Amino acid sequence: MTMTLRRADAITSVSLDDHVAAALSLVQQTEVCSVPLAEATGLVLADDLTAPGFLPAFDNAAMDGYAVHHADLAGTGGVPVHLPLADEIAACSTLPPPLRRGTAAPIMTGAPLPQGATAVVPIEHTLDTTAGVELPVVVPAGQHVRRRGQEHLPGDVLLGRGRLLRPVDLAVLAAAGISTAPVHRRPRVAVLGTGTELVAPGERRVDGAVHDANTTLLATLVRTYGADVTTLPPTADDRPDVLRHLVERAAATHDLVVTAGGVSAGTHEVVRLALDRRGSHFHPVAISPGAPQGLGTVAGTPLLALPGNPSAALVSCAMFVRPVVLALAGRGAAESGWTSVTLAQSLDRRPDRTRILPVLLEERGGRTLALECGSAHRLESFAAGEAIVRLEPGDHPVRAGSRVPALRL
Ligand SMILES: Nc1nc2c(c(=O)[nH]1)N[C@H]1C(S)=C(S)[C@@H](COP(=O)(O)OP(=O)(O)OC[C@H]3O[C@@H](n4cnc5c(N)ncnc54)[C@H](O)[C@@H]3O)O[C@H]1N2
Ligand code: MOO
Repeated sequence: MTMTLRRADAITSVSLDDHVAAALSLVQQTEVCSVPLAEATGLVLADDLTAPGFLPAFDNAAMDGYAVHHADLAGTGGVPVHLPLADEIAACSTLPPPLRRGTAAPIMTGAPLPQGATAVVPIEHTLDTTAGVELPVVVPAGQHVRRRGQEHLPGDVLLGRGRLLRPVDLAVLAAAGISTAPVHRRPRVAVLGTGTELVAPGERRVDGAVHDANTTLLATLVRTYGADVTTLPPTADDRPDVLRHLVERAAATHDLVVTAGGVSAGTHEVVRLALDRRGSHFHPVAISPGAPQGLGTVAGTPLLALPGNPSAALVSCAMFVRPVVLALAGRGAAESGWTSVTLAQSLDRRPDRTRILPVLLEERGGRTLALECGSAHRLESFAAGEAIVRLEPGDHPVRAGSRVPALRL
């Protein structure tokens, strides 16, 4: 008996989450290196960093004014006190002489508090007199004094391993006297478009040709994930040999190679022809848009082969390239960037695949509402929106008011 099988029946698609897991299984975090603070924003700390000393390193004035012993101002029956002046203390790198009881030392913000002083009186609460300075009657001990070690003590953990370094974190390290940070090296990603029809933006387009949107799209998007990106010139559809050579060369010097186009079911699928069953495999993933995908390694370097339709390339980049780049950089799953939003309208699902849709976000009544903003097969819909939402496979629409995962683009 002869059995006919429609080709589509022979190809089982992989779930979105399984494809992400397979991609992540190829990843090893980049090695640890020490970088100057100025270059560490957006990198992940590879070790706990502890304070080498006290901060502040010495007691100092929190206000411009007068350093006093608080007890010298008390017990005058409500009459303001007049004290003679001691030498002025400015912020400098030497310690001032001790304060003699019964005197007030003019002091500047940040200057070391002289030994024997217990408080600082702000200048605007004082009056100059011929004999010195008139001071208020009651000043609590410790007023406007920043105590040694009140921010941190030697050995305190300043920042924990795994932290994504932000400018404020780097300032914390600088304030503690630390000049470099041990981080996972910024991942290096090579991006390569494909298609004989492609011409560069700015170049004259002849009939049948298409301006290359994916190289710009993928390079700029992947940079926002914190990677250094190299773009390679698009490869023609009839040159799998050239593509293989380019990908192998890129794999030797990058942590990830991303291609776009040439993965579906035609006869000129250059990426597929060059790489299928040479460390990579190609299959549909249960996602729309972005179903045709390839995945594997080239000389040990992970490769993600995305579909060529620009909206499918965009969705694939957000769903697959992004987690891989974050994992390479040592960033934990907790920082996935996905949040939950409320649907402002009912949205149809697909029974067999996850739908990814561009949406507008609107803050209303303490909730973030998601509003559909056009077809997911048009790049411009994503430009009109601010985020994508993920609708799991199902037979019935997801109702208005339901919460769904969203990722800002
Ligand atoms: N028989 C089937 N055909 C197709 C299937 C399928 O399952 N069976 N899947 C469709 C889906 S879904 C997509 S997405 C595309 C993906 O195809 P490829 O990855 O092979 O991409 P290409 O054929 O190279 O290009 C598709 C489309 O995108 C344009 N393109 C490609 N690169 C760029 C670029 N850099 N800038 C702008 N536009 C680009 C290209 O000109 C084509 O129009 O396959 C479907 N077909
Ligand atoms: O992935 Mo493709 O769904 O046609 O754009």
